[in-house]
Amino acid sequence: MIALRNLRKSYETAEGRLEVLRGINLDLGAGERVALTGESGSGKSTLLHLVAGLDRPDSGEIVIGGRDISKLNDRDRAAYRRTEVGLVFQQFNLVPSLDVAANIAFHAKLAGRHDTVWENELVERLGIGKLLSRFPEQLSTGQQQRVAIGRTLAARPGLVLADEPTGNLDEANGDAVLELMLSLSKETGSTLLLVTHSQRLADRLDRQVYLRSGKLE
Ligand SMILES: Nc1ncnc2c1ncn2[C@@H]1O[C@H](COP(=O)(O)OP(=O)(O)OP(=O)(O)O)[C@@H](O)[C@H]1O
Repeated sequence: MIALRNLRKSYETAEGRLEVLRGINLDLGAGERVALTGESGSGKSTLLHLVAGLDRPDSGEIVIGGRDISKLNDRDRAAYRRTEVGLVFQQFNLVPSLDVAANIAFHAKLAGRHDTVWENELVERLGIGKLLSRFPEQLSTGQQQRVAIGRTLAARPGLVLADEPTGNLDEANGDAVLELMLSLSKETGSTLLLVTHSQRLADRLDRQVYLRSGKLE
């Protein structure tokens, strides 16, 4: 379903050209859940941003659903981001002016998949039913994380990209939230690529890949 082929990405920095990704190859089957690990600064977020269509590679292919999304024009890339991919990043990017209920429905509406039954179930399973009329600034970090996960899964994206989704939580809460995310994404059949520093969390997924010196091991 997803094929990354010889992806390369470098940045211009004050010290010169920094080659972060030096030929990434990866296949993800539909519904597969893969952990992406690697040292700090190894390029995990860079790779996720490319697959999310937030940035373009220098070269290589990102084939998703039969098309290379790195070659799409701006309009088609926006449509890809709106309808096919869901992001759960450390900065939760909840919409500050919308309450929790509206945040949960936001991407699902954009994707044309607003489904109140599914949204209600997510809310219940994530334990955020009492928070629906609160605004993001009135929530704890863990609560915001749950809302962010709910908002992403509400849209039933084919692909979920998660960057340290439980990085701001203590171990017990992080485990609980991750567990929920895994079972909910399984129910939606979403393919999952999850960046984590935690070997313990990585062990819970179907497969692990390790990013070192710009390549996957
Ligand atoms: N926009 C940018 N311009 C220049 N250098 C960048 C840019 N974004 C990232 N980098 C550099 O690219 C390298 C990879 O960064 P990236 O954030 O992808 O790593 P990471 O593996 O996600 O790190 P962490 O685990 O610490 O979040 C780092 O050396 C970083 O400083």
